[in-house]
Amino acid sequence: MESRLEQQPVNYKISCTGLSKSFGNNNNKVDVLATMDLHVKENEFLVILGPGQSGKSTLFRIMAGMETPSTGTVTIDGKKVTGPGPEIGFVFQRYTLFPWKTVLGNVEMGPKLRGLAKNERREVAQHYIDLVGLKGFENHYPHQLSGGMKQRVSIARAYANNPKIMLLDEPFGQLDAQTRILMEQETIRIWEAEKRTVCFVTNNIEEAVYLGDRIVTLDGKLPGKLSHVYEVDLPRPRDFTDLEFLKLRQKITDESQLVL
Ligand SMILES: Nc1ncnc2c1ncn2[C@@H]1O[C@H](COP(=O)(O)OP(=O)(O)OP(=O)(O)O)[C@@H](O)[C@H]1O
Repeated sequence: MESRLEQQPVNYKISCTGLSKSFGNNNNKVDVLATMDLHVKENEFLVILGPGQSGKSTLFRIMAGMETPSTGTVTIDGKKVTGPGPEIGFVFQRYTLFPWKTVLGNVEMGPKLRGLAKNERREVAQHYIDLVGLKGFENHYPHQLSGGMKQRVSIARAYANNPKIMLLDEPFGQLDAQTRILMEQETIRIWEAEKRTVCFVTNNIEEAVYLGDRIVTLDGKLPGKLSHVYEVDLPRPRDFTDLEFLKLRQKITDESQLVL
């Protein structure tokens, strides 16, 4: 049987090479991603910043093997991605919890599907429930939780599958400003406790500067084209009012003015 992952030279955790995506046919073709090269290092926190409709989610779906690129390839650990797999944990903007399952039931779903024994999967689920700060809420149902708490469950659920890579697609877009800041702080705390390669999509410049080791911006005018790359050399925890933080935020704002 053909392997879902084909061996490629190993350099980066994730490598997107010559990636492009168009939908539709010749009469009605929509170019969503222009030819793109993007490489992500192991344990890096990469932020992809771009306006609505710039192809961010499409890029993520291709990285996760949920969508086939029109041209180019994605490799993980040097192996070509040809379909979805356990290497990747996904957290979406919309809450995707099972409403009929408790917090514990949602988080232990992945380990259960992987065939872990009951006591083992309980242990794994409890570890991540504790990590995201939901100790005591194990038996609550999604409708009993706030938006921020639901996204914590989504993050715990993704981590419980032990993926090497976490893709977070505007996970805090639906939260109020204060909860969002709290969740950004939590995201960094969790990432520092359990290092993973993280790719995080947002349209919020402040959020990008707070979170990223590196920020790549997508051009809003040309479909899905990488515009700028910023190495964020600010110590953590970052301070939204720090002068260097504000300078970088302004620089990205200025350079994105034409495209955001
Ligand atoms: N399956 C599809 N068929 C046709 N067009 C699609 C499909 N998926 C996405 N698109 C189009 O691709 C473009 C980019 O969508 P995408 O969701 O990737 O952008 P985005 O940057 O994540 O947007 P947002 O921030 O608004 O979620 C949109 O114009 C969208 O309509």
